[in-house]
Amino acid sequence: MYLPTFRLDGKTAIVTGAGRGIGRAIAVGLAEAGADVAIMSRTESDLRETARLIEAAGRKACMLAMDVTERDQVQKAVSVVIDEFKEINILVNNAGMNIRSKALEVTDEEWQKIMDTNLKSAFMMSQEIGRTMADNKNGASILSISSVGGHTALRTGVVYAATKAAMIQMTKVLALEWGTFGIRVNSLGPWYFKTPLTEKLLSDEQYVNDILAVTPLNRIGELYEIVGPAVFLASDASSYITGQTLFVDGGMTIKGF
Ligand SMILES: NC(=O)C1=CN([C@@H]2O[C@H](COP(=O)(O)OP(=O)(O)OC[C@H]3O[C@@H](n4cnc5c(N)ncnc54)[C@H](O)[C@@H]3O)[C@@H](O)[C@H]2O)C=CC1
Ligand SMILES: C[C@H](O)[C@@H]1OC(=O)[C@H](O)[C@@H]1O
Repeated sequence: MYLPTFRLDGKTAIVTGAGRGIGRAIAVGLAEAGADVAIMSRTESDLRETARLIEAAGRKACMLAMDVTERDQVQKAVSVVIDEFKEINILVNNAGMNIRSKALEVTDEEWQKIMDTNLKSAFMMSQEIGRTMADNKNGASILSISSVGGHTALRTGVVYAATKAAMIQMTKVLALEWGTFGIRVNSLGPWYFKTPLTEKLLSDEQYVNDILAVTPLNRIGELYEIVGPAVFLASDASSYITGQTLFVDGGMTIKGF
């Protein structure tokens, strides 16, 4: 048989920022592929809806309202998930935010908040869960949600771009270090998808026209279109892929003239 499995039956996953947007879509998609899913975000009411969708897919949900920028909360949350699920096979570092200031106007507080939310949280989650994955040697997969903004210059903020570029490089170094434990580390680099993070921008017709002008597929992505690549990189269908960033971008990063 040549076709590897895209299924996640018997697997367990953690998704950060799963209260809405891309995180919710990926969390539910992992459940539809067979995984039990622990979901972390700040807003309990958002998490309850994601948990409902996971359970509607026939899988277990473990909800953790917390702040992924705080090490003690990350450690506590990971311990709760391991008590509940016994082991963790998949980690999706999705939580992120942006403050779209011009470089000359960025404040120290803005710098720290974006760095902590987008980059530090992903590293802390990877450290705390990587420890258990290394012990279990269970063919684990870590997936970070970067951005095309980590690869090509966007007008949406230098600090955000720096965090996403750092995520791409962190993916490579963790893949190098943790391959010996059988842990695969990859990232996804989305272009625009309509979520609460981008809703306001995508309601501006001129802005959308500017996006389409650099997007060969000439449309904004639909949330289900990020789920397939996420399940692929989480599953054994990508068992010989590590250290890579897969841009889910309608062709934006290859746009030339
Ligand atoms: N929507 C888009 O077009 C794109 C999004 N991305 C990335 O995808 C990821 C998800 O983005 P969206 O779903 O659009 O964002 P969103 O703003 O709709 O959702 C972000 C989620 O992260 C959670 N979160 C934020 N800070 C947190 C913290 N300190 N602790 C716990 N949870 C926290 C929020 O509560 C929310 O549930 C982000 O990393 C973003 O940078 C990348 C490229 C494009
Ligand atoms: C594509 C980017 O990751 C996305 O675009 C935005 O405006 C958001 O703030 C992100 O930077």
